[in-house]
Amino acid sequence: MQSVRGIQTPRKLEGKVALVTASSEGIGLAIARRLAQDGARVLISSRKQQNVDKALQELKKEGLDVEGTVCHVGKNEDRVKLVDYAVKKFGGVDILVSNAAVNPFFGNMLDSTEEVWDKILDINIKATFLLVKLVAPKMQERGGGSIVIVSSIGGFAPFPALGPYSVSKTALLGLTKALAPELTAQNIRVNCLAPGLIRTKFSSALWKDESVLDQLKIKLGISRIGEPEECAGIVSFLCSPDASYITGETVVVSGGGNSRL
Ligand SMILES: NC(=O)c1ccc[n+]([C@@H]2O[C@H](COP(=O)([O-])OP(=O)(O)OC[C@H]3O[C@@H](n4cnc5c(N)ncnc54)[C@H](O)[C@@H]3O)[C@@H](O)[C@H]2O)c1
Repeated sequence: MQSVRGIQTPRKLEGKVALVTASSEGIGLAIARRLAQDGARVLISSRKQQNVDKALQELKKEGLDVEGTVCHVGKNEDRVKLVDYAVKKFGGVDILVSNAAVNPFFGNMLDSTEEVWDKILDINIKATFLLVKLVAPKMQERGGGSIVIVSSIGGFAPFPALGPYSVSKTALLGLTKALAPELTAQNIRVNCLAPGLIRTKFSSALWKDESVLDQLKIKLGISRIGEPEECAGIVSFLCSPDASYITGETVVVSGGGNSRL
C-alpha cells in the first residue's frame, strides 16, 4: 500500500510498463506520476529533451521508476524509437496513454486552413492510431495490455472557436470504439478519457483571468476548475485489473460540466 493524495492505494500496476506521450507537464505528467506511484515502470516523453530531463528529475526525486526520451508523436522515427526504448529499457510495453495534442487555431471554422487541419489530424488522430499499431504487437507478446486515449468533452459537443480541435477529439471517441473490438482477441483493452476544464498550460486562457473563470464556474456542476491529478487516477484505474471487463468506453472527468463552457 502507498498513500496517493491522502488515499491508501495498492500498487495495482506492479510489473507493468507504461508509455505516456506528452508527459513532461500537465495532464500527461500527472498520469505518468500516478502510474508510477501505482507500481508501473513509466517511460515519459515529450518533444524537447530539456523538458523530459526536468520531469525525470522531479519524478526520480520522488523515488519513482521512470525513464524518458524525446518523442514528437508526428514523426514515425520518434514513435518507433519510443517503443524500442521501452522494450530495451523495460523489456516490453503493457500500457499506452496517448495524451499529446495540438490546437493551432481559434476562430470560425471556415477561416481554418488546410495546414491547420493537417497538423491537428496528424498529431491528435493519426499519431494516436499509428502508436497503437506499433504497441499492439508488443502488448500481445506480453499477453495483453491497456490503451487509454485522451480526448475531451469538446469531442461530444464542440467548443466555440475550437472547431477543428473539437472534431479531432470526436474522432478519438470513434477511434476508441473502432479499435476496442478489434483488439479484444489480443487481450488489449482500449478506453478513453474526456477531461473538462483542467488547470494546465493548454487551458490557461480559460482560468488565468479570474473574471473569465468566474463565468465558467457558473456552468460547471462542481464549481471549480479540475486539477491534472483528478484525471490521473481514472487512467490508472482503466489500466488496472479492476477495469478488466471495461473496453471501448469513455470516462468524462469534467466536474459535471459540459463543453458549452
Ligand atoms: N487542460 C484541459 O482543460 C483539457 C481539456 C480536455 C482535454 N485535454 C487534453 O488533455 C491532453 C493534455 O493536455 P494538457 O491540458 O495537459 O495540456 P498540455 O499543453 O500540457 O499538453 C499537451 C501536450 O502535448 C504536447 N505536444 C504537442 N504536440 C506534440 C507532439 N507533436 N509530440 C509530442 N507532444 C506534443 C505539448 O507539448 C503539451 O505538453 C491533450 O490531449 C488535451 O487535448 C485537456
